[in-house]
Amino acid sequence: MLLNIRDATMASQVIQDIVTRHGKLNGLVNNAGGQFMSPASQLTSKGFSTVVDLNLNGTFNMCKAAFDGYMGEHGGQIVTIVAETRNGIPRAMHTGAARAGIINMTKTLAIEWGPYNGIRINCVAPGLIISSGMKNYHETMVDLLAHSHWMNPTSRYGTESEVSASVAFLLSPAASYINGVNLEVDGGSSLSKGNPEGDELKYNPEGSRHPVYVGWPEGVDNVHGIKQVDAPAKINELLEKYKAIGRSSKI
Ligand SMILES: CCC/C=C/C(=O)SCCNC(=O)CCNC(=O)[C@H](O)C(C)(C)COP(=O)([O-])OP(=O)([O-])OC[C@H]1O[C@@H](n2cnc3c(N)ncnc32)[C@H](O)[C@@H]1OP(=O)([O-])[O-]
Ligand SMILES: NC(=O)C1=CN([C@@H]2O[C@H](COP(=O)(O)OP(=O)(O)OC[C@H]3O[C@@H](n4cnc5c(N)ncnc54)[C@H](OP(=O)(O)O)[C@@H]3O)[C@@H](O)[C@H]2O)C=CC1
Repeated sequence: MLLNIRDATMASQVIQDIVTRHGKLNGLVNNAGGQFMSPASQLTSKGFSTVVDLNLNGTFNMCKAAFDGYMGEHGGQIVTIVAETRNGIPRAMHTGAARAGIINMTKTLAIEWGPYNGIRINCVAPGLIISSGMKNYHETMVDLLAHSHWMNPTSRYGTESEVSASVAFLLSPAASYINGVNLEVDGGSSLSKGNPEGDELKYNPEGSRHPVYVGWPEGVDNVHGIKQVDAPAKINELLEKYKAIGRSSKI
């Protein structure tokens, strides 16, 4: 099915098609989104609107279509992928504003839609993730990302599996009393301040000590099941490095 989430009519049509084909719609994951990088001083009104339209309006279109097409009557779970925005997003103010809008929209919808047969709606906010998204970046940006990956309290980036696992949890009955939250999946980067120095306060350029999870959907018995990601080679090299931590971890 072809879907442009910016188009409300198309969003409704896709939801209707799913309900017709499967007879139900248990969950909705709003993962589509993105932006281009630009300092705010160089951002045009059209560029700002484009990114807000994709992320904020697009997410609204999908939530509303799911509500009207099935969940308003039958309930269901919604999870939206946003981005870690705690301290703004320099060079991506448009997406930061849109994602913050989604987080607040989610809180309101949790209150308004909770009573409708048990709708739950939450957000997952990834920090920097080794993902297919990184192939959208310019080579110089990829180089920078590959060199600075340790500047995080866990001294590494996250994986698609680690984000997916959070989404699966929020969709599941195990999260049945969690409604309207924004779950940050960022290794603690949103809490950190610059590049801290000194005992107990230093990032670790030599490498992470946090075993990585890249097993989805194979699960815990095969935590290194995913061979590589649809991302530039330098980014996949990081993934290999992270897998080795798990194998050699002294912790
Ligand atoms: C950041 C936190 C970490 C997050 C990581 C990830 O998300 S990883 C995932 C990463 N994955 C993704 O991000 C994937 C999703 N991204 C996308 O689909 C697209 O990049 C888009 C939605 C941002 C724009 O798509 P579109 O086809 O709708 O737009 P269009 O091409 O027709 O342009 C419309 C207007 O936008 C402006 N403008 C556009 N580009 C630039 C620029 N480089 N420079 C400056 N301005 C730019 C310009 O004003 C243009 O109008 P003009 O001047 O041409 O008349
Ligand atoms: N990777 C990271 O570090 C981070 C990612 N995120 C967010 O996570 C989500 C997944 O990103 P990621 O996998 O990394 O990157 P990708 O660029 O690989 O994924 C973005 C997806 O959005 C889809 N999409 C874009 N515009 C539309 C549209 N108008 N209608 C329908 N689908 C659309 C794309 O579809 P198509 O391929 O067909 O164009 C693509 O599948 C995004 O919302 C991203 O912003 C947030 C924080 C960090």
